[in-house]
Amino acid sequence: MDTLSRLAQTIAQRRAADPSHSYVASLHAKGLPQIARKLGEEGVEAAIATLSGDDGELVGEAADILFHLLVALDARDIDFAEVLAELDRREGVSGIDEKANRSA
Ligand SMILES: N=c1c2ncn([C@@H]3O[C@H](COP(=O)(O)OP(=O)(O)OP(=O)(O)O)[C@@H](O)[C@H]3O)c2ncn1[C@@H]1O[C@H](COP(=O)(O)O)[C@@H](O)[C@H]1O
Repeated sequence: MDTLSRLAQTIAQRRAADPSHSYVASLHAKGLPQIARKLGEEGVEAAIATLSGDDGELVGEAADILFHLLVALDARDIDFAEVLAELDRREGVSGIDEKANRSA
């Protein structure tokens, strides 16, 4: 199993843990709006690091956003495998064709 799929499993398991011992559980205890807020924050930080950060900073921000995205998917009961399947589906479709399909 790849790293992200393993992390998604860990996140699902930690959801019910004690919030004082688990960051994932502490996010859940604060609720979906806080999970969405953290995801947005990490997205902005990753965008800033893309423009002005060094390589190490962008790597760290990329890890943060992937982690918080997995927490958000789990909070909405969306299996990470569904996202991978969507990416697989898009793999054979040209980006331009895909864009035209979406706006049709
Ligand atoms: N990959 C991560 C991971 N990446 C980032 N973070 C946490 O995400 C937070 C990042 O938020 P910020 O940088 O904004 O820091 P902060 O100010 O402390 O955060 P807030 O108080 O604002 O929420 C930090 O507290 C990091 O520790 C993570 N916490 C956990 N994991 C993984 O999730 C697993 C389960 O974690 P627990 O739920 O803690 O057991 C762990 O084994 C890890 O593999």
